[in-house]
Amino acid sequence: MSSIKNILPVLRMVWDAGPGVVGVNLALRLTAALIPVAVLAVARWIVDAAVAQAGSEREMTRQLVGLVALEFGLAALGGILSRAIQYANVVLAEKYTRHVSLRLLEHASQLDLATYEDPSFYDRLERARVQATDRLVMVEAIARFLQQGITTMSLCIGIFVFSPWILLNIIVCLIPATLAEARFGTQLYAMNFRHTPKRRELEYLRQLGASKESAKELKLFGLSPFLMQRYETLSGKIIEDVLGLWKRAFPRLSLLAMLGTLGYYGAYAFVVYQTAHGELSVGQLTFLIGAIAGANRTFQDLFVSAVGIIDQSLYISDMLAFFAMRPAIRSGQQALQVPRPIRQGFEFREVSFAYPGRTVPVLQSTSFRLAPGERIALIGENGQGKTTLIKLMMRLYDPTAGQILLDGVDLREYDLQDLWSQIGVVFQDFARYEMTAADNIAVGRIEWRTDRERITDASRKSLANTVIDKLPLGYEQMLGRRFEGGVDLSGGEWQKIALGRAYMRDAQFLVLDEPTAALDAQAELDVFNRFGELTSGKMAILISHRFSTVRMADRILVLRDGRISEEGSHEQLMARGGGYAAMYELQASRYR
Ligand SMILES: Nc1ncnc2c1ncn2[C@@H]1O[C@H](COP(=O)(O)OP(=O)(O)OP(=O)(O)O)[C@@H](O)[C@H]1O
Repeated sequence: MSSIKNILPVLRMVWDAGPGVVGVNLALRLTAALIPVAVLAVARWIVDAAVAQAGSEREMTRQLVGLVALEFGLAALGGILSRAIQYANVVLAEKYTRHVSLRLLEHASQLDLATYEDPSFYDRLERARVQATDRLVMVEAIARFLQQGITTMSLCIGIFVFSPWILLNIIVCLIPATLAEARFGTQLYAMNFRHTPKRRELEYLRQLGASKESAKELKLFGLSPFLMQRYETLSGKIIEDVLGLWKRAFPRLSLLAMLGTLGYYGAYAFVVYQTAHGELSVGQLTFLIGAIAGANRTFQDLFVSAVGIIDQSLYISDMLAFFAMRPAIRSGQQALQVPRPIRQGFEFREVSFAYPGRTVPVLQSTSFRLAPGERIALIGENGQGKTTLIKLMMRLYDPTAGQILLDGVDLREYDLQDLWSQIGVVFQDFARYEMTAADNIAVGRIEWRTDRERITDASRKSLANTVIDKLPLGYEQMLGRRFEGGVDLSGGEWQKIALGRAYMRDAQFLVLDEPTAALDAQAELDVFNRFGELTSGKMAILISHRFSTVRMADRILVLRDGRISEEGSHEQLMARGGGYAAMYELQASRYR
């Protein structure tokens, strides 16, 4: 029941999604709620009037004709109202889905990168996403509850006027079934909650089994049967759980539902008995039978809706929990703007870092400086922490110990958005946007999306123009295979496009993580011949395993066991004859 408190924030969200349509929906439902009792009341008058006239040879009185017409009018209005409610629901569902999805996207974008690496985050996100796309189940349940509540109330008043005992009898017989339904709803929720990781894995297997990225390997390695078997086992467990729960609950729920029906027929027999003894008119009998049947049904519906609301509010708690998540990495109260130009550059002061949930540090008391205009190459074996180091410089993570300074001020003091706006980056695992070629470059500085001159300029600098000029639709060509008319590119071609984004950014600090790994030898040379000019006056860090690339840097840092083990220009490091020289020799010897 404690989850009931979730209803208010959700109603707030629904209201924000479309106040107008919510108002219309409510007005329609309130009117529709009173139709059943009105229909029964008119039916009672009709029957009594018809019975009074029965046997006489007279024409139907005008009053009777009027009553029948009124009944017809009410029934017709009921039909129109229920259609209108459906229509209002569709509009509200669309608006609500859009509103929540946009909030979801906005909120997800503000969360820490570390959050994305936590599997429980994905479980929560998955549940929140289901809420966003489940289209208003909860809100519909509340609206229905209100409508049913008013209908039930009006019918109950009708019954109460004739006999409070009949009403009591119906209510008492329905309570056990209701409580049992509520308990069942909670058990169902708990089970679905437990299933989220499994369902996420099923979704992953479904995608893996039928995606462009994995199709080649699946065919060649003959992996489909393996994936299918895994899917079958996993979903088998879910089916088993679901069936087990239903099987256990079925006898209890059916028995208690029968008790409810018994209450209804007890009341039914009582009014028939009273009419037979002349204590009720035929019209009153008609009204009461209709009202008892109606109240019995709406009572049950009412409780089902109430259980639905409680049930949904449990699910909603996941969405609210997602929205309540706050990023740890954010701008301070009086955040500073990054100096333009940066005068002293970056300084790592005894920086240590371990990923959240890991005990082994990736960096340990690392110190170095990067001066304005300087280009540093970062090298080291796989997993030594090169990418981690640049993620710290971009404040995608904060150090576990030590400080990173920019112009002598801790990075945490700067406004995050402003800091990021000054960094141009090509990640090792850069994104391939299934959008046009122009947009793929423009994402580097999306505010300049319509500035074709800047886009072409950035693609010239990164050699992306050599790719784009060959595309049938040039800059307007849709890239990737997901959408109609899309053209896929080779790994190196995508890399040139990603490099274009970094130049589009026009930032003070450039970070290139394996920027030429997929480029052919000529393209790599061309890119780096330009790199010198394009980064002049800017700070740049580049990570590479290719020594041909690394040599171009002003200074080279060798990362080893979480520390900078060597530092200097190519010539200095070669002369030292340490680890760098050994690695260089190893690579060079393969070409001789
Ligand atoms: N998000 C993460 N969560 C936990 N551990 C991580 C994460 N990213 C990287 N690591 C670990 O941190 C270490 C350093 O990773 P990093 O990617 O910085 O290495 P790298 O030097 O860039 O390697 P490579 O040359 O293979 O790109 C590795 O042991 C890796 O397993």
